[in-house]
Amino acid sequence: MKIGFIGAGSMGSLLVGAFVRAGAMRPDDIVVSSRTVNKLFDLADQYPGLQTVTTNQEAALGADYLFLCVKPLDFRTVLDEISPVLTSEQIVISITSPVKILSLEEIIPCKVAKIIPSVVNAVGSGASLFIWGSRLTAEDQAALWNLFSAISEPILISEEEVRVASDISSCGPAFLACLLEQFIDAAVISTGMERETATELACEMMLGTARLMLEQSCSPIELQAKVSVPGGITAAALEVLRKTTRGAFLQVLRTTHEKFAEDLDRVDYSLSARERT
Ligand SMILES: NC(=O)C1=CN([C@@H]2O[C@H](COP(=O)(O)OP(=O)(O)OC[C@H]3O[C@@H](n4cnc5c(N)ncnc54)[C@H](O)[C@@H]3O)[C@@H](O)[C@H]2O)C=CC1
Ligand SMILES: O=C(O)[C@@H]1CCC=N1
Repeated sequence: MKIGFIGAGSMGSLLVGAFVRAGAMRPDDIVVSSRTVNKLFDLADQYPGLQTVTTNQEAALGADYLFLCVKPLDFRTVLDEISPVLTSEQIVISITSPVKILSLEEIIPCKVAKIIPSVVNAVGSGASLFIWGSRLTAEDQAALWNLFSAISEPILISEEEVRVASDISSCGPAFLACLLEQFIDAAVISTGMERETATELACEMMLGTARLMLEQSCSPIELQAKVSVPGGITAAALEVLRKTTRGAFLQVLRTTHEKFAEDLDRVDYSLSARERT
């Protein structure tokens, strides 16, 4: 088994680490290339047996699975480099939303899957979003599903849903961390509580909130009702929170969707046949 990774940035390194720690991949099977060489050294140090290579072709050649963990506008360079060594039996996994499956299937002869991870997969948590390419067999799909089950909850989505699904699953940790940062800052500034204590309380609270919602099928509305004693403190504070945050996530999603539309155009252009000749 050979598993290639191209791009050892945040997500490439995170996926390697998560799969190895979960026992889903053996370092001896992994070959990584990346433009940033320091990150390759880090991976080689952390996972003895893992092979680092200096060209993307070496990572791609003969790989059973090949993970493309570069940014959308770097795809063209990478695909141009690796196309000559790719074959129809290989499975290429793209982890980025604006590169369409169809574009990849037009450019490379491989089987293709788009699988969008999340930083929280680093601790074996969160979802991974699956979009199947047309060439994958049922066995290929089962193997990929099984692989990602070791580090996440795989969820099948349509390509049309990829933006909003990634907004929640992949951007969401940053959005919630931003809100938590404000919550913690407020506690520290207004009461003098130790930041470390406030942070620990906030993390335990967030973990418990998610577990309660998942394990007891508790909706966000039900959860708010559970905590809000009629006429009590939470109900009064929730009024303030609702007023001050009303429409915030509509604006957040408008921003991600507008940026995504621009990215799609730029990526389509960079990958188009006219551009490639
Ligand atoms: N950061 C996140 O939470 C998530 C990121 N993604 C997607 O993952 C992709 C990578 O994101 P990050 O890892 O955060 O970015 P990053 O900037 O940390 O990593 C990208 C890596 O690609 C390497 N690279 C660039 N051009 C290359 C080339 N021609 N050949 C070989 N290596 C090359 C860079 O050296 C860098 O190490 C993006 O497309 C992003 O949309 C998907 C889900 C979540
Ligand atoms: O910020 C980004 O573009 C990527 C996509 C999903 C999470 N991070």
